[in-house]
Amino acid sequence: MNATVDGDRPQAEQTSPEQAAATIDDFRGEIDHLDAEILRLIKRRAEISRQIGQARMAAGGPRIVYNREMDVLARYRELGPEGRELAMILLRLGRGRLGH
Ligand SMILES: O=C(O)C(=O)C[C@]1(C(=O)O)C=C[C@@H](O)C=C1
Repeated sequence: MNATVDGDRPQAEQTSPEQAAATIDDFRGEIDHLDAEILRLIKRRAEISRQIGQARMAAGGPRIVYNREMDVLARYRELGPEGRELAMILLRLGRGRLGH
């Protein structure tokens, strides 16, 4: 049972190329769905962020609210350094520097 040629590593479950291809196809379908959803949410976030900015500036307020931005950065901290980059990009998208 689980014997290997060199005897010190358990053998991985054998999967046929067809089974592997089907599994990968399923996962890719889920990734495609998730990417579409993430894109939709990112666009919606940017739109809301722009609307807040416009409303605030129309009332004579600042374009940037640093404590709110710190909250957003903190929210993504659980993803590590990339989380910070992601949060910064989301904030930039709301300012209209990226995208359209
Ligand atoms: O929460 C706000 O007041 C916003 O304007 C939104 C938002 C954001 O995209 O999260 C954008 C700009 C501000 O500097 C802070 C946060």
